[in-house]
Amino acid sequence: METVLTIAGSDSGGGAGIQADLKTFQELGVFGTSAITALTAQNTRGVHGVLPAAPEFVTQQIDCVMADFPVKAVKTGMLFSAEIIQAVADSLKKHASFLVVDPVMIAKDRTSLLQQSAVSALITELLPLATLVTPNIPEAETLSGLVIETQDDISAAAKRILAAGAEAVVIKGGHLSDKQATDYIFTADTVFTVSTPRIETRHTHGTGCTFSAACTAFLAQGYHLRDAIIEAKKFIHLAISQPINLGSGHGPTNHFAYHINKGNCEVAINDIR
Ligand SMILES: Nc1ncnc2c1ncn2[C@@H]1O[C@H](COP(=O)(O)OP(=O)(O)OP(=O)(O)O)[C@@H](O)[C@H]1O
Ligand SMILES: Cc1ncc(CO)c(N)n1
Repeated sequence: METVLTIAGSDSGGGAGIQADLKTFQELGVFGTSAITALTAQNTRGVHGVLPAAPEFVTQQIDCVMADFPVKAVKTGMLFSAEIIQAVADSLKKHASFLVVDPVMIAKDRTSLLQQSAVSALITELLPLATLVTPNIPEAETLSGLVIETQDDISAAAKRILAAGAEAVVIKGGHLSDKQATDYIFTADTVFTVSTPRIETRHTHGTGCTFSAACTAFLAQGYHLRDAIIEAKKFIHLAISQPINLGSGHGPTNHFAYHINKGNCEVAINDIR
């Protein structure tokens, strides 16, 4: 069994963060380990408190896991501060594993999960180490410094993110209002999109965490990047389409759905380059 590591914040509500990552890893048959960057007091209605960990303690967690497990792939989520990002980058530089960076910035209730002063550290310290970066539209705007309104803007933003050193970027279309939920994937020499029908639902808490955790699990199991992204898209589509009816706010997705449906889900793929 392959080992993966998530470096992220804890969501007491269980739908996002470390909890979403570990549930996704378990469902996809990889052994999940974790380094917790911050505790959040959180439910489906919002984030009520944030308690960051000391950067040295984040380092200690990562180094302990790395010293004892052959970690194939690492995922980062909520990193909160420039100091924690620096600690994570310093530890990860010592290890050759796939790295999926989910550049978590704000929660659905708009609580900040990344300090404004940490954005440049994310770009200069972590993106150069990334196999894949998975921003939503507002995160892609912050990382690229561009306003995104058109498909050309998405391409221009992706170019800037790749120029920062990431091998590949998925700009997720969850925040757009098309009939399809379309994600745009860019590498140095390819561009393609993956789409599934957009579902009208309030159950979208932790969609980004779950999608990037699924990408991480598939990469660890030897899937090529393209196939890892397509399978992760199936995982998140099924998780959103068959929600567990819990919480009165943005409810959690269903991490069991992919397994129960044996990954049965149509993803439309459009090769652009
Ligand atoms: N209503 C929806 N129906 C179908 N797919 C969706 C829907 N909303 C999001 N998705 C898909 O879920 C994945 C995550 O995208 P999204 O843009 O929601 O991430 P996010 O904003 O980072 O999530 P979060 O910050 O809440 O964890 C993408 O593949 C996106 O296309
Ligand atoms: C801990 C944590 N990480 C990420 C997100 C974004 O979904 C969240 N709401 N909480």
